[in-house]
Amino acid sequence: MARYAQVQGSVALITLTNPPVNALSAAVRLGITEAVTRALRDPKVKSVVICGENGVFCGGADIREFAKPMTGPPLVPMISAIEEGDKPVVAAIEGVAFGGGLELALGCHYRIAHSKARVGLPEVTLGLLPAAGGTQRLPRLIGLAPALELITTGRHVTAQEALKLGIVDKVTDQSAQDLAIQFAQEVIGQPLLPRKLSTQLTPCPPDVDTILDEAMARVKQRARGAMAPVACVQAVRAAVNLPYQAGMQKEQELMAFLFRSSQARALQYCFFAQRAVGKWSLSSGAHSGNSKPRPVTKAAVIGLGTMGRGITVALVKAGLSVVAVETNKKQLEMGKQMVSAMLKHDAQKMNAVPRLDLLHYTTDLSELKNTDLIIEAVFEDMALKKEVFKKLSSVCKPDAVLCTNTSGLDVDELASVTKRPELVVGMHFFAPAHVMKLLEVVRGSRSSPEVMATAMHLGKRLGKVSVVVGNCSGFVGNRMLRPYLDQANFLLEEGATPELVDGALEEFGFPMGVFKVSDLSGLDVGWRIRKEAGLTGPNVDPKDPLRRRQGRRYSPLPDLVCEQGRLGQKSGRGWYLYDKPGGRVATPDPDIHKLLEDYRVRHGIRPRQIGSQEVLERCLFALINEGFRVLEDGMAMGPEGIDMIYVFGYGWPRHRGGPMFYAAMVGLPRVLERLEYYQQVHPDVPHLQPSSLLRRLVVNGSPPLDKWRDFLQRPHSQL
Ligand SMILES: CCCCCCCCCCCCC[C@H](O)CC(=O)SCCNC(=O)CCNC(=O)[C@H](O)C(C)(C)COP(=O)(O)OP(=O)(O)OC[C@H]1O[C@@H](n2cnc3c(N)ncnc32)[C@H](O)[C@@H]1OP(=O)(O)O
Ligand SMILES: NC(=O)c1ccc[n+]([C@@H]2O[C@H](COP(=O)([O-])OP(=O)(O)OC[C@H]3O[C@@H](n4cnc5c(N)ncnc54)[C@H](O)[C@@H]3O)[C@@H](O)[C@H]2O)c1
Repeated sequence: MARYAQVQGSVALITLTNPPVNALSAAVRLGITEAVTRALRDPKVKSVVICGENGVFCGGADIREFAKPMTGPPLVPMISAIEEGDKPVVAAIEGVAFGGGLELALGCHYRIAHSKARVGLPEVTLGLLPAAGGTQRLPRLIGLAPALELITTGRHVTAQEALKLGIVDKVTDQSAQDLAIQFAQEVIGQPLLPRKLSTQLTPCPPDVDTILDEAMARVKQRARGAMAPVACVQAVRAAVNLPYQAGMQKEQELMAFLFRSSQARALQYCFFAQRAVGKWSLSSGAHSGNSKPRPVTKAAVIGLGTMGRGITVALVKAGLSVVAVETNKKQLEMGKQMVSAMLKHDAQKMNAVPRLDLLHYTTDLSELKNTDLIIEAVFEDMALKKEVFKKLSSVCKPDAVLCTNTSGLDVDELASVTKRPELVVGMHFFAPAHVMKLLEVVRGSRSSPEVMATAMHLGKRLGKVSVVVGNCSGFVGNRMLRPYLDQANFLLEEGATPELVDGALEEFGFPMGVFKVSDLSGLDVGWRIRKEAGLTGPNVDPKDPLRRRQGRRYSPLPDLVCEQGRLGQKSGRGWYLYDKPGGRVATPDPDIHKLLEDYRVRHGIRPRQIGSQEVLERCLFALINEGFRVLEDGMAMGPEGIDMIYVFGYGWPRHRGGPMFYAAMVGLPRVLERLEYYQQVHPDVPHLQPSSLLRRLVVNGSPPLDKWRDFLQRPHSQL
């Protein structure tokens, strides 16, 4: 796992050989330890170069090993042996030096990077800290403030920035390995002590305590309950206040605590789940490995509203040329101005030129003749969408892929009006579409493997985490959201306030509670949907009592709020009060409290004390229960897909792994028991009825997530 060679007479070249990212597995650590010992012992060797095979230095410790008992030589003494040796060691960094990979390089006496290389300490994103000396050596090398920033955020830096910060000594456009070998010969005989970071002091400005205290306050505020960033600050503080060995001791103690935590497990699960969802498969046997995407160079977007604009920006930023279509000149001009402004703003931030030249605007659908892929983003209205799809089917070239950004309408119904249902697929973006990382790729019953591959591949080009889902109402994300929203409304009826419910959810780690999010999105969106579904407004069945619809409990509270003209942030009033229309700071509103009190009196509801635990159990377990139903119905490939949808699309705290992972951590028997309890208390709420999959999993001893598929009663996937 590490190759040894002697080059240029006196240089030992040690190459890490563990594809694809040369992770520091037990075998690699053993290989490095043996190779370094050999080089230090061999009198013919005067200096050493460490590099990685296939243009990658090292992606860090082998994350898969964290779940297993530790074997092989530990990293810390391995790196110390390199630093303590009496021969200069040069790290030749190509590709990436991340985590333990950068820590290995920091143990070397010099670092040379290729201009395209990136370095960083992303351990915090895995719920850990750089525990092979990273928290002690990096501050000593580059100073307190920059080290704090890199370690607490996990941000990667380019070779150029690394050079500026002093992380690397040289950057080259040629082979980093060749330059390192030449450099290793040049430095023979030069004093090594100043290059041994463990012997140095951390350069500190006079206001060191303020910097550390501010960093701690900042990470606590941003972390939303995540522990690793806090531990990172504590470890870096030790690099300032303690001698190196004592600092290392502190680093190990903090790591031991994090290493065993459920947060680290959740974050490492997310790392692999994010990669797993890219490897999609369909029940037909088609999968990402055997389905070729169609080439897409020219795309079109129909409708330049909230979503269409963001989608257009995302496509242009990925280098595609885009035809943008609106109904009339006025709408078109408005859309154009917004898209141009968004692209300019973005380019300014990146110090780049906005690619406005890639755009063409029109109101004429016949101009789509040469586009490879079209994304429809018109109003959420089936009749209108069908009309658009019918036209697209006749004007676009026969092999053009037709996508819809519907939030939940039937993709098959849309496909049925075209002459190419196999080329129709859902691409469900999330607002703002150029920012949000999630894309649900909705498989219609006739969507071909090729079209799925095309949509998934396009998602990747746009930098999205794309998840294949089935064609059911609301798809996966919005379908699971309904029980969650219902429970939040029921809690208000029973005695809670919006701020109580939101407070519990924010304490759990959501960036915003459900009522704040609703205010942000606009309460009229849901109101319109409920009217169309006959849950409120003129289409309600007159036989239905006010708090019952279509055979189940219904809360008219959100409708009452809308009827008062309280549409959320845009009207300055919603579930909260804002300082002005469009204001963003939510304050609790006595009028809403009064509305809730009057409502309870009118309906004879005696309010009760509701605690955070009940809020979390009712909102989250109802959502999770629907997740089990999604799996049972074959609408998602597995729990990983559901979890990535919630982490990347709905603000589920990543350190809790997503709803299905969270359920497993809480314990499936506990989730089942609480659902059963709430179902007894609220028999008129069908979504509290525990799913049969959940029951089956519990009966079978609550197997781990990756075994859940084995317990599906109907193993036929809808995908
Ligand atoms: C009980 C008490 C014990 C107490 C103490 C225990 C102490 C333990 C001591 C440990 C010392 C700590 C050392 C160190 O500080 C810790 C670390 O280094 S953690 C790892 C840090 N590194 C990362 O986070 C990098 C992760 N990887 C990436 O960012 C990217 O993969 C990449 C390297 C930039 C490459 O990106 P891409 O080219 O896009 O490729 P993919 O991402 O698709 O990856 C390809 C393939 O490789 C797998 N993989 C990537 N990195 C790792 C890794 N570090 N370990 C294992 N596997 C890795 C990835 O999953 C893909 O495989 P697939 O999932 O598709 O099968
Ligand atoms: N807003 C969201 O958060 C969100 C999120 C995901 C998906 N969606 C879905 O995206 C779609 C668009 O939603 P939105 O919020 O952007 O709507 P929007 O009302 O902001 O914009 C719709 C745009 O479509 C244009 N349009 C209507 N008919 C057209 C036609 N025949 N040809 C060309 N343009 C036409 C309108 O002029 C308008 O500019 C809907 O299906 C919606 O459900 C919305």
